[in-house]
Amino acid sequence: MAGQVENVEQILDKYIPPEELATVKRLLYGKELRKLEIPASAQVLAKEKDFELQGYGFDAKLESTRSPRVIRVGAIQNRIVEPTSAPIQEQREALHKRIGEMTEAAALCGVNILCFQEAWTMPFAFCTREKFPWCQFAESAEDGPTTKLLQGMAREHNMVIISSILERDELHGDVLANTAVVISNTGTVLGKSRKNHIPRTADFNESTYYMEGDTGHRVFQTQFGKIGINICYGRHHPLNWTMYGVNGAEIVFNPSATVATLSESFWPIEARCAAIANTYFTVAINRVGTEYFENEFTSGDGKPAHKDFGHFYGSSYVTGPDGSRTPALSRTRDGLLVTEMDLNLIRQVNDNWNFRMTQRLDMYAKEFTEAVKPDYKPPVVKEK
Ligand SMILES: NC(=O)NCCC(=O)O
Repeated sequence: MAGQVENVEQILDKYIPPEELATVKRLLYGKELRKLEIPASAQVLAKEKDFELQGYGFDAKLESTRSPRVIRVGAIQNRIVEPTSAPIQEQREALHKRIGEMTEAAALCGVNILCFQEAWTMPFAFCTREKFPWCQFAESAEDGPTTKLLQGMAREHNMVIISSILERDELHGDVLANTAVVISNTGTVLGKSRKNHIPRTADFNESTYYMEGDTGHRVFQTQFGKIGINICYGRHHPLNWTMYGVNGAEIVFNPSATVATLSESFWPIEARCAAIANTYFTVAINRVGTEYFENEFTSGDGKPAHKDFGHFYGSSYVTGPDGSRTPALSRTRDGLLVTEMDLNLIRQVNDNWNFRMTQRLDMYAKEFTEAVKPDYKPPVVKEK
């Protein structure tokens, strides 16, 4: 069964002969990353609260004219705590508690920017297409209970927090959106970024609940670097990644919720390719576990009615602008991945590869302007 494989790296470690392992890993994952020393207090907490804790470092060369810009980023993946039949408040509060514990560990590890998985305050109930009770999980991005809770944590730990929630925008027609709220380390809400691309595939019936986002490709200038948030399905759209780079993002987070049968072979490729193509760091985070719902649902794909979404496979990982990546977190367990990164690596890779200089945005802009016109004729050259 797919859910029984913990992660690919463990299998490599087990079966590749030791004398070939380093080369195999270099070919698959790029330059070997430094293992981060995790404080004993964080390790104890992770063991006690039963979550995986891993840490890696991306180093850059020492420059003569700039100081190193070393920061720590945390990525948290988790399963839901209560069954989906529990009262909404109880489900949310249990998740608040769980994330509180894991955030504590992130703080002990000196994390400066922390990101959770997509719609972390709830089960990924959009498969059901039921409006009730799930819409009740929606809350204000500016002053909902989750944002208020995280503002306190952000201040306490001097940490920027990226919180992906189901938003209810009371000021604008009470509509729902799939939104990442960025909370500054001062505790203020820096802003929000909505999901640009909404899936219409498999059981991802999200378009029943909310529309494509209207916030474009905002980049948030934080004390620890410039960040963008490309929510889940947006990772399949290379231009979506590109625009965060064009706007100056140094780290792009990809909070996700996706299942093994649909996307697992894409997962290690997409965020990693984006880091290479756009010369920035990417942080891909996926939830874990299997979530069951009371009523059966179908999605018009010929599959018999069912009550679960399938296995959310975790496997969160981070990639550097040079294409080197961390091993993945577990496919089945809650986990916190801590990465130390010197942001100076971005310019160093950019100077070396010149992808920004050679990307020909002007040519694409002209061609896209033509391609979206109703009378556009693609320049296909045929033999006469
Ligand atoms: N949450 C979400 O957008 N999932 C869609 C499936 C995928 O992109 O793998």
